[in-house]
Amino acid sequence: MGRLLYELGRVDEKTRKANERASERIGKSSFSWAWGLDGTLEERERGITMDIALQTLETPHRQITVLDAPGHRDFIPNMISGASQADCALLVVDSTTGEFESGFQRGGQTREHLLLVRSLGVTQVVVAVNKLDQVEWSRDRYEAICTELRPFLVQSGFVPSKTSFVPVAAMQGVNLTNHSEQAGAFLREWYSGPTLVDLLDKLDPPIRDISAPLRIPISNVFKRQSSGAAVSGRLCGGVVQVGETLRVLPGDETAIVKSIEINEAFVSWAASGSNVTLNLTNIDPVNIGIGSVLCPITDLVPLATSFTARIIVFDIQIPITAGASMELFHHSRDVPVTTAKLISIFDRGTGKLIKASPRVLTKGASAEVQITLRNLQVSGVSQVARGIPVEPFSINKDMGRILIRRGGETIAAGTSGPRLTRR
Ligand SMILES: Nc1nc2c(ncn2[C@@H]2O[C@H](COP(=O)(O)OP(=O)(O)OP(=O)(O)O)[C@@H](O)[C@H]2O)c(=O)[nH]1
Repeated sequence: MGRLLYELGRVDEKTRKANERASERIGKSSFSWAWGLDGTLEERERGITMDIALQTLETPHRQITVLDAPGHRDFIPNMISGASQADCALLVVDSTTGEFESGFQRGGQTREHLLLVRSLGVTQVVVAVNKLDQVEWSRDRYEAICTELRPFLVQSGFVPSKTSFVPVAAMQGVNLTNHSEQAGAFLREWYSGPTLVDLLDKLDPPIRDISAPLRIPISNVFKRQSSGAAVSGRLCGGVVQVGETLRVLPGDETAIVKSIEINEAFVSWAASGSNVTLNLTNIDPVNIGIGSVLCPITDLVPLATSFTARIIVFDIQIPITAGASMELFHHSRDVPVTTAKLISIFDRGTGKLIKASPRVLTKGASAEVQITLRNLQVSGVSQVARGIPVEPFSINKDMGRILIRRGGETIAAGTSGPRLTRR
């Protein structure tokens, strides 16, 4: 991503040189491009992305917001927070011998990331097969990787016409923006297809529902020097305007939108799909949390402590049982839950009931379940779970997608059903 931003003129020469020198000083020169996005000291020292880095870039016909997500399994919750704001995925796979294989084996991150983005509503994916310089620009290796990935993409729910592949060597900038670089001579011997930017430029623009009620799930909260708070997130539905009063849910607070920023520029309004930073007044930042949702005071998002959901069970070894404890991920929020009731198993294709009240759910099952928030134990005292802002999928797709994890592994994904209840 760092090299691509540079090729597109989004990183200036001075910053590039500074990153090159500073990364060399701590013996991490191979990560100097990544420093364009990995800004924290810990990310730079460890050479990995930990949090979402937001950048923008322009191709001839598209304005793209890039949410650079961590690839390491320890930071999957941050990856989920980023992926839940995404319309399209750019999957970068390492073509080096052994590296592609370890990402693609059972439990590997290539598999998990593809399943997660698809479950969160992403339908288009560009696969960049990277580091071809490390495999002697081998066409056979490139094609073998594409051949392995294609059936998995289909299995994960991606349609072949919305999936594309491109060979690259990102460090040298080969096949990112043009065909003319010297280092790309070996690739040009067998490849004359589109560059990465050509493919990004052809992504279908998403359809935005600006007539839907405003919902802004918050992915970050900052305290400002001046009064009030700043929050960032992506609008999933509706329009927000400067001066508007918004409700913060869960909670009883309201806030006034003092200003709106998109890509560091102030605007007077923003519509569904935009990533915004809102400066809010009339509110104490302690009353806003990551995962809170902003909505109009006249059209509140419902809060639920229990709801039905339709889920697909991933490739798990230990079945899901009624009453089992797990973690629910919804936008940037994760909460402890139980699968309080296993209602039914049904056929994904036809929707026909296969089994009512099953005892367990095993890999590949499509099921309807009742999910209930667990009460938390804080210093030995049980705290009753507050409802979370979740909407039936049939009403707002972006507000109705959930992921379920257990022991650091994503075990199911799904959509919330029409029955929401609150204690
Ligand atoms: N030889 C070679 N090395 C590359 C290429 N692209 C990236 N690398 C190296 O691969 C390593 C990882 O690069 P990153 O950009 O940090 O990879 P990432 O996928 O963003 O990793 P996370 O931050 O953990 O998500 C760095 O040492 C890069 O220099 C390439 O085309 N060729």
